[in-house]
Amino acid sequence: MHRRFIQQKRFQSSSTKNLIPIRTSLKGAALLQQPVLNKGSAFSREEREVFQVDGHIPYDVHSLEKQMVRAYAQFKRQPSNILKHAFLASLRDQNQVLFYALVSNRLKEMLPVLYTPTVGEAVSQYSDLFRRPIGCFLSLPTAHSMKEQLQSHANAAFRYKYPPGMKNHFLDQDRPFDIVVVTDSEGILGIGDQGVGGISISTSKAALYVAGAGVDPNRILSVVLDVGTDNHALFANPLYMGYKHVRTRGVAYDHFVHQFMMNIKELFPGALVHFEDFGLNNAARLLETYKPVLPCFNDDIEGTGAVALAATMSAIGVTKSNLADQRIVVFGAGTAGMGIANQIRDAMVEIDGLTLEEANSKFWCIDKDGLLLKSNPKLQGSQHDYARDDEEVRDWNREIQEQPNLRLLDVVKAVKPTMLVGCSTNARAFNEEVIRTMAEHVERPIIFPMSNPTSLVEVDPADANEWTDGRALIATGSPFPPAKNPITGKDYFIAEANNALIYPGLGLGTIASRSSKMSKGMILAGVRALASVSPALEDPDAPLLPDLAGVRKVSLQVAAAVVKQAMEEGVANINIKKDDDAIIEHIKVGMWDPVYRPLEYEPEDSNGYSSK
Ligand SMILES: NC(=O)c1ccc[n+]([C@@H]2O[C@H](COP(=O)([O-])OP(=O)(O)OC[C@H]3O[C@@H](n4cnc5c(N)ncnc54)[C@H](O)[C@@H]3O)[C@@H](O)[C@H]2O)c1
Ligand SMILES: O=C(O)C[C@H](O)C(=O)O
Ligand SMILES: [Mg+2]
Repeated sequence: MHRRFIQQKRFQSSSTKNLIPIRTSLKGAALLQQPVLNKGSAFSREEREVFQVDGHIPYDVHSLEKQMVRAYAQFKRQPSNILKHAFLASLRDQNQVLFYALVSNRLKEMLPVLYTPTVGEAVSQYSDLFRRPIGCFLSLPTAHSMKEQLQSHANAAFRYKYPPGMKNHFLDQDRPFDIVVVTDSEGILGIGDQGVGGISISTSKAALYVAGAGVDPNRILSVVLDVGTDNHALFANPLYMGYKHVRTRGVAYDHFVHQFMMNIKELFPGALVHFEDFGLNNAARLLETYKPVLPCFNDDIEGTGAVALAATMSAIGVTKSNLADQRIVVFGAGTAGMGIANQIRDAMVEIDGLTLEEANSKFWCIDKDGLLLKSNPKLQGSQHDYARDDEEVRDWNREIQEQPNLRLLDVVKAVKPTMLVGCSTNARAFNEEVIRTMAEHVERPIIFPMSNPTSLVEVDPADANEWTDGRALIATGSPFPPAKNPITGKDYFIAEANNALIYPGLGLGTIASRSSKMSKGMILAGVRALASVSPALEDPDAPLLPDLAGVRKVSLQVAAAVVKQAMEEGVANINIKKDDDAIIEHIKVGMWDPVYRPLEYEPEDSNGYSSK
């Protein structure tokens, strides 16, 4: 009765989309082994009979809620975070809906296990903990069949088959995947080259597209490009599962990446390529090369820049200043550091009307060899924009000039920054003297120690809070507990400025608009949307960003802003009204929710579940 009513509907709304039945010819054990369709104990009596599940599972029928209670209890029994992570990976392999329902319902607790910081351990211990491969492993020695390998993933991907005339998805296009998350594992978090284990950063980022933005998990492909590794510990491990060869560089590397990108363009036209944790020498270069060729995005450059800009906008709301008023020291002038500088610099131009040169002059960037100076022959890429005139530092005091390089403390003393950003992987580099010196000259120091995982943070927020008498406005890359304000005794909640707060929404907006690219304007629109929901807007003692646990709500706002901007720029490829409600409804209809949909038997289905 209910089903007939649904079948009669030709248009689905966001509230009815999950009632649309899925058709399949799989039965019995084969159905239970398909993680997308498997409901385990939640198969109804009727489904058990129709699909011959009776006999394969115990008698009692359990709801998704009850299944979550059991799965959560099992999760809690795992003795360490890395084993909890492994448990979640297995659950994802068995029952996709239950996995995402559990994670989405307890995002606050699950995120640090599924994602940063535990994902760092999962990556580095990949070969030891391996059970079953998830994702796509493209290895250099088998490059000759790369296209067939990708095609084989497309063939194996689950495709919903709906009753005739029904379609619930803006993503229901001809191409098999909407998002491809790819790493070459050279710069995983702050832990460097991790070889084939990098697949776990791709699968983890993919899981956050789902749990954090409702992207359909079956339309994301997670990839590792295994070109060898320079990590000696991996070579020494007899269980290492990747290509045991020194990391391939130069022309052969470029050729392999190019082959990959061209295959994606051909096989999955219009899909968004999300670059993750590429090494310093390749990240910006590849982004620049492929931006004009297909929709692509570098999470460490653009995602990190975006979340840091949103946190900065929130902070200057508290300090009642402008972006253009800031003096910003960036410590660690690599992929993320330069991404952040570029994003804030471009916003100074766009929002405050500064010239590019004026905006560049607001930054002092420090890398391994000290402050970046124009005379430094090793400057690369964006570093040139921010390198300071050697003249400038000649006036700095004698004590400074006696040292070969200008270090962080020297720069902080001379520049009196309003804002200090860490992307250096240099744990505890923001020491007491640095922080206290900074705090002498500015009422509300803005301090973003963004290195991950937790052990690499440039300063523990509790210390930064204490050394500034609770005046610091802090955001970190990994999750931290609240810090006590030493004066008022109140808890100060630390904003987690992890790109995970924004990349899911940016990606969702890009695919929901079927956009031909992810433009600067679309990213800035997403940043503004995120900044507009900052708790610090209402209360200056509140965190600078919304809690990462609320990312799904944030993603909808970010995605809506991205879609609107894409429509304004003429890069969107959808036919809806450019009004906020229509855009939100359009996105919601396409969002995947972790709920069991009714199943219908489809006898003539050729390969069990695919409509392709
Ligand atoms: N919060 C986030 O969302 C986020 C996003 C991306 C990266 N990160 C973190 O930022 C860190 C850097 O990542 P990346 O991708 O930019 O790496 P990267 O290798 O591209 O850049 C690191 C830079 O720091 C420099 N550096 C190393 N030691 C230094 C020292 N002692 N003093 C000054 N500079 C030093 C390196 O020379 C390099 O230029 C990592 O820990 C990563 O996890 C955080
Ligand atoms: O993965 C993260 O937690 C954020 C970021 O992409 C990083 O590389 O550190
Ligand atoms: Mg990263």
